[in-house]
Amino acid sequence: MKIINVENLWKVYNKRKEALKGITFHVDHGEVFSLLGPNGAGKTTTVKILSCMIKPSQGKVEVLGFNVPQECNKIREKIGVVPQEFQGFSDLTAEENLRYFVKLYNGDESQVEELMKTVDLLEYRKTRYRNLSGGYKRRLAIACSLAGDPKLLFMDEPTVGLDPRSRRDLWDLITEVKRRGVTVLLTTHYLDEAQRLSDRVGVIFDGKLVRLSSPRELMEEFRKQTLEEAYLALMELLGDTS
Ligand SMILES: Nc1ncnc2c1ncn2[C@@H]1O[C@H](COP(=O)(O)OP(=O)(O)OP(=O)(O)O)[C@@H](O)[C@H]1O
Repeated sequence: MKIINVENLWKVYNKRKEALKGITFHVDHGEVFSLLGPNGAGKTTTVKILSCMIKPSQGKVEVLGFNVPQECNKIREKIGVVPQEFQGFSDLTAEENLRYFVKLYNGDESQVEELMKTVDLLEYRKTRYRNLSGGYKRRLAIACSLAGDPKLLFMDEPTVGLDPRSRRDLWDLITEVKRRGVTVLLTTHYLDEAQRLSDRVGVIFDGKLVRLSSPRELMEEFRKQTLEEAYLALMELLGDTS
């Protein structure tokens, strides 16, 4: 089943800036799908449209079988978003922050405990948000995004600024989320992360989707051992020197 279906999507900001120039792709149920591409390529714009934060200029966009933007109310109930700039309430504890989100989605109290367990935060449940480490703040953001049992999770550069150990712990957590049947759409600049986690990747360059394949296929195309090397070879082919 297609969880996301995008056909010929355009986004023009302020009637001038063409951020997306007709992209087409879909994401299947249960996939981890990563959007890759250099700064300014159009990844965040795509995610913002799919998560109903901004409207498409042209093209067909369906999320969980509903139309964007006409049926965004239904979509918002069923998706979770982990923004890069997640801000918890600094004086509330980890648990209190999570309870706030669970209540927002009319979930029952048992979900608080269960989600704390899922993201391995039980030990820090009584710690105030402002005293949590970066890695644990990110875990809390993921727990909050899972309130309401979303079918689809958007994660914008989930491991930025984290130390190597915390990054790997978050990879395990993302794998666990996938195991529970949640479809995940990631944006990331970390190619090792994309290689490890993604079933498929879409590479956006200058508002166009230039590759859509599994990490393995992209590595084979450029005869490289890692996705990072394959990606860099692709950028070179496209004339990107940044
Ligand atoms: N609100 C806006 N108004 C005008 N132009 C915008 C707006 N938001 C984004 N853009 C432009 O659209 C293009 C795509 O931006 P977008 O943020 O989607 O890229 P990105 O691939 O997510 O980049 P990054 O990796 O740096 O986050 C860029 O040229 C950006 O400057």
